[in-house]
Amino acid sequence: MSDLANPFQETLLSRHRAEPCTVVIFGATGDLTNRKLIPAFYNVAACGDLPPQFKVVGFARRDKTDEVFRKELEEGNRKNSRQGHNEELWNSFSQSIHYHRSEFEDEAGYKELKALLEKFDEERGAPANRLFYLASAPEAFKPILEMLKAAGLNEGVGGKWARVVCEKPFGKDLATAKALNETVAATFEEKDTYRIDHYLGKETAQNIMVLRFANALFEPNWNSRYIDNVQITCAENLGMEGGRGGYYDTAGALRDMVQNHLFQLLSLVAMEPPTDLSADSVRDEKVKVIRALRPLVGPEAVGANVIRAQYTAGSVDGVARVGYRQEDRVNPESKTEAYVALRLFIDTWRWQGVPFYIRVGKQLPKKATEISIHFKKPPQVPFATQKMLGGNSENTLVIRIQPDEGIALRILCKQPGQAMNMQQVKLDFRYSSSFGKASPEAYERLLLDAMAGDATLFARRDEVESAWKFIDELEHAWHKSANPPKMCEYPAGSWGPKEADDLLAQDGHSWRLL
Ligand SMILES: NC(=O)C1=CN([C@@H]2O[C@H](COP(=O)(O)OP(=O)(O)OC[C@H]3O[C@@H](n4cnc5c(N)ncnc54)[C@H](OP(=O)(O)O)[C@@H]3O)[C@@H](O)[C@H]2O)C=CC1
Ligand SMILES: O=C1O[C@H](COP(=O)(O)O)[C@@H](O)[C@H](O)[C@H]1O
Repeated sequence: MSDLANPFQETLLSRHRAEPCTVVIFGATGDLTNRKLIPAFYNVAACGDLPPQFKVVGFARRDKTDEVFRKELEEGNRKNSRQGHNEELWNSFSQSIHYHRSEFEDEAGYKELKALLEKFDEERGAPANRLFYLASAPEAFKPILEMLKAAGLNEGVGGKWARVVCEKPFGKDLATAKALNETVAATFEEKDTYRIDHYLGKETAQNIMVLRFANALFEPNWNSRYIDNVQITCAENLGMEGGRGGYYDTAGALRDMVQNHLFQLLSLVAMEPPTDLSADSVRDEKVKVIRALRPLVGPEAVGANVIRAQYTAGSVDGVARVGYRQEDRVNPESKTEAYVALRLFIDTWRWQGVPFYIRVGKQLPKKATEISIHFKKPPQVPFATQKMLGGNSENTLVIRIQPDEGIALRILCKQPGQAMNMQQVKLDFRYSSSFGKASPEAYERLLLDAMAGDATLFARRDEVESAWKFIDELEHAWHKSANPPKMCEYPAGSWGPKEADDLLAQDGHSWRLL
C-alpha cells in the first residue's frame, strides 16, 4: 500500500489550518478563561499557529477596560502557560484581546457586541469568521444562544462562518442534554457546534486510534479471543479545592467524569476501525460502542456492577485531608459519590464476554489516567513446569494517558541463566524521550480544531445523548429507587473502597497497581 492510500497519512496531509477569526468568550473573567483558554491561545501563538487577524473578545458582566482585562489575563498566563511567559510575545499577542461588558440576558449588550464585531471587520477591510465560546455556567447557555440568534450573530456574514463551542457539563441527564441540544440546534447547525471534551484533545487519547489501526501488530489481537479484560483508571489526588465542591456535589464522579471523558476513552479503545478519518466516520464508530453497552437497569443490576463511594478523612502525600462531607460547599449529608467503579460489557461480536472495568475518584494516592489491556494467557505447554519469577504472568499493554505519557508492553522473558525461569519485563515508550518536547495542552489542540472546522475531537449530539441514556439508569437506581445500592467509603489517600476490589475479585481479576 502506498503511503497516500493510508487514511492516517491522508489526514496528516489534508488537516485543515485554523482560519482567521474573532473568538467571543462568554464568561471571560472566569477561572477557565484565565487558567486554560488564554494560556492555550498564547501557546498556539508561541508555536506560530495562530491565524492572522485573530481577535478575542471577553464577554462578562463586571466593568473593566481592555487594559485591566489584559493585565488580569497576563497574571494567569504567567502561572499557567505551558511554555512559560515571554514578555515580548505577550505584549503583541495581548493586543488582540478586548473586553465587552454585558449581562448574558441583556439584549442591548448583544447589539453592542455586534457593533464591536462590525467595527473590527471594518478595520480588517472584510467580515471575519466568528467563534462563540460558551465558558459560562451551563444554565446560561440557553439565554446566550437565544440572544445571539436575536441579534443575528448566529450566522456568518459575507460567506464567513459562525460556530459555537459549548463547555462541559453538557446537561445533567438525558432530558436536560436533549433540551440543550434543541436550543443549540435552533441556533447553530450541528456542523457548526463543538461540544468540548478535553480528554479528546489529549495527545495520548488521540494516539489510541493510531496505535490500534496503524499498527498491524495490535489490531488482529484486539478482541475477545485474545483480550481477557480492559481497565481504565482515572485517579486524582485532589479533593474539592478552589470552591469546586458547590458544583461537584450536584454532579458526582459518574456525571462529572464517566459520562464524558471516561466514555470517550472507552469508545476509542473499543470502536471498530472507521472507514476514513472524517469527523462523522470516527464519531459514527464511537457512538456505536456507547449504544452497545449492556444496560444496567434497576438497583440490583446496578449494585452488582457499580460501586459508589465517598472518601473519609485521611492523608494524601503526607498531607491531612478532610472527608468528602466535610469539604467546603459540600452538603454534610451529601449522597454524591466522589468515586465510582464500574464493570461494563459491550454487546458486540468483538467484545463478547470481555469485562471493561472503569474507576475514577478524588483523593486517591496520585494523579494518573491509564488504560490497560490485559491479554489472555497462552496455553502453558511447554512452560507449565517452569518457574515464574516475581508477579504477574499476563501480557499487558498499558496506555498512559497522563502524566508520564507513553505506552508500555509487559511481556514474559527468560531470566538469564541455566534454568528456564521466566520473568515479566517492560517495553516502554515515553513521549518525552521519543519526541523530545512536551505535547500541546488539550485546549490548544481543540481551539485550533474549532478554528479549522474539524469536529473529530468534539462530541456529537448522539454521542452525548447515548451516554446520558446509560448513565441515567445508574443515577435512577442510586437516587430514586426504594432500595438503592449502598454508598461505600474509603480513606483519603487509599485506592478506593474494598468493594471495588471485590468487584474484580469476583471475576478472578484485580486492579492494576499504578
Ligand atoms: N474552571 C475549570 O477548570 C473548568 C470549567 N469548566 C466549565 O466552564 C464553565 C465556566 O467555568 P469557570 O470559568 O470555572 O466559571 P466561573 O464561575 O469562574 O466564571 C463564570 C463567568 O461567567 C460570568 N457571568 C456569570 N453570570 C453572568 C451574567 N449574568 N452575565 C454575564 N456574565 C456572567 C462571570 O462574569 P463576572 O466575573 O463578570 O461576574 C464569569 O466571567 C462552566 O461550565 C464549567 O463547568 C469545564 C472544565 C474545567
Ligand atoms: O472535567 C473535569 O476534569 C478534571 C480532570 O481533568 P484532567 O485533565 O486534569 O485529568 C476533573 O478534576 C474535574 O472534576 C472535571 O470536571
